[in-house]
Amino acid sequence: MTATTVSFASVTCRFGRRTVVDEVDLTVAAGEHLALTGANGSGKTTLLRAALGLHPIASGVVAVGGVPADGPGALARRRREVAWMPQRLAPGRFPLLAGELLDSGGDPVAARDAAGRLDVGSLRDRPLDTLSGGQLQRVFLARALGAVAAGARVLFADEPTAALDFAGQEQVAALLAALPVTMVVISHDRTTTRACDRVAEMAAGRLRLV
Ligand SMILES: Nc1ncnc2c1ncn2[C@@H]1O[C@H](COP(=O)(O)OP(=O)(O)OP(=O)(O)O)[C@@H](O)[C@H]1O
Repeated sequence: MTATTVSFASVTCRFGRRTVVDEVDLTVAAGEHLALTGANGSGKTTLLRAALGLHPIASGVVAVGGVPADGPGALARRRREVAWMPQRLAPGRFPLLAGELLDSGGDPVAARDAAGRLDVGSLRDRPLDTLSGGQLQRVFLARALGAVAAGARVLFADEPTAALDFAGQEQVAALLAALPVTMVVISHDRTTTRACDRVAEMAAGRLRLV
């Protein structure tokens, strides 16, 4: 597995007529770990969701390895190439068991192994909506690690430590820091941001490097 670049060129996203991501330009080098910080509601999640085809891009382009995702086949490839650790369950989602989610992420054996290391291996038969916030984050992370084991060269993680206890924050920050992928991690947690190579901050849809 070799890491790859991710570039955002003049990316703008809207909810209705409201612009929530405003002409964002950003290049993340191959293997770089970038922390994305900024106020609540400043557009961080929308930016990453747009890169995965989960939110429409009004204008601009996101390229992975120099390749834009312009069509359904390219988007499917993008989702194999970029592991995604969301912040929470999508509302109204079909009620999955933790084990079903783990098995859906790429390499199920690696995901199960990661779930064991993250202390959620015994929760496979539990519906996801019965897990605590921290248990759910650990399951999402284990699934993302399964995707990395299956060949994803990029990881986007949305506040991966927000619901974790202190020991969990350190464990997950160390685990993320050791991953040989290109990473964008949305985080307000200093243990996680300090372990990154670079920090970028969003404010009202705009991005600046800090
Ligand atoms: N489904 C939605 N419908 C309408 N507006 C939305 C929706 N989801 C998000 N927004 C709005 O879009 C803007 C950007 O939200 P986004 O979730 O990208 O911010 P964020 O920086 O990730 O915030 P946080 O740090 O609180 O997670 C916010 O003003 C938010 O209220």
